[in-house]
Amino acid sequence: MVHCVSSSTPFSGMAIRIPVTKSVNPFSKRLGSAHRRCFRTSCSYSCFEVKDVHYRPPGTQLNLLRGVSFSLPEKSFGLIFGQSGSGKTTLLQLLAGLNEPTAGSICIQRYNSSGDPDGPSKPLASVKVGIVFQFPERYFIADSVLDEITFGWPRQRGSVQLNEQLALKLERAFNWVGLDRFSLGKDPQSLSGGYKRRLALANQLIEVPDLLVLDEPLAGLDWKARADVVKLLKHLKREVTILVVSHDLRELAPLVDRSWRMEMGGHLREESLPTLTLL
Ligand SMILES: Nc1ncnc2c1ncn2[C@@H]1O[C@H](COP(=O)(O)OP(=O)(O)OP(=O)(O)O)[C@@H](O)[C@H]1O
Repeated sequence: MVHCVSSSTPFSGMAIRIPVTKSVNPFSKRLGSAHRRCFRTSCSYSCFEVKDVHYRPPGTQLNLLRGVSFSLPEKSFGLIFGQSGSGKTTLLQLLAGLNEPTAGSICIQRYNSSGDPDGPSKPLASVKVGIVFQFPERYFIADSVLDEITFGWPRQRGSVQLNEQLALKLERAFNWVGLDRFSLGKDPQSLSGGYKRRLALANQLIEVPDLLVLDEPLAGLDWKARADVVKLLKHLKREVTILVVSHDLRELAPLVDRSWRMEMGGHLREESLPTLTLL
């Protein structure tokens, strides 16, 4: 197994002081915060848009996704739910660029203050999508939080300016996920379940994604860690657009701006969360 080497990291031993910022979301819950802000102040905004996406794995005749279309305004929280095997993870993999749609498009569209498209849409670049899979802590490979987060960063000494930029990105990501008070030398496996998830999220936030995709972010956590992650996601949606696939509708419901049901056979339709007592 490849192991992350810490001693050559230009950030080893670096003390990072991270200010904690707090803000309150004053608006109603149906639309994303950026969308709501724009509604009040008449500014332009971006929308992540999936149009008529189909997917058939190479070498098969199986259509796993059929005409999936939906949109999510920036800094909103979208939730996809539905039966096991309906195609939710398959869709997330397409959004993250791990597979190519057989047909259809995945793009970002900018809208002007009147709500009209502001120029042509742009394809969503996979490098601008952060994805956290189920049980991300199973894939931790380093002995320290710093090594885990800087795995894959340039090993050679870069310019002071580049190192400062990377340190600032690290600082911002740790601030966002509330890891700012943790020692960077701590073993990731010694963190609590909720903080392991925070670390996995921080990894995807170093470069701020246009879209952050999370597959079952609460799976396998105890009640306290689940509450911890929900609180974190509530904070994070002020910073990034988040799309979640989950069966944990009750806990995530307060965060949700838009929701869709994936039906067996890969059809997606917009639907409010079902009656929570039945979940
Ligand atoms: N490469 C593939 N070739 C053939 N079938 C596949 C392939 N990938 C996934 N499938 C099938 O596609 C269906 C959808 O799988 P997917 O994992 O997307 O469902 P899901 O809704 O995420 O389920 P769960 O909630 O259990 O995670 C499943 O029946 C799965 O077996």
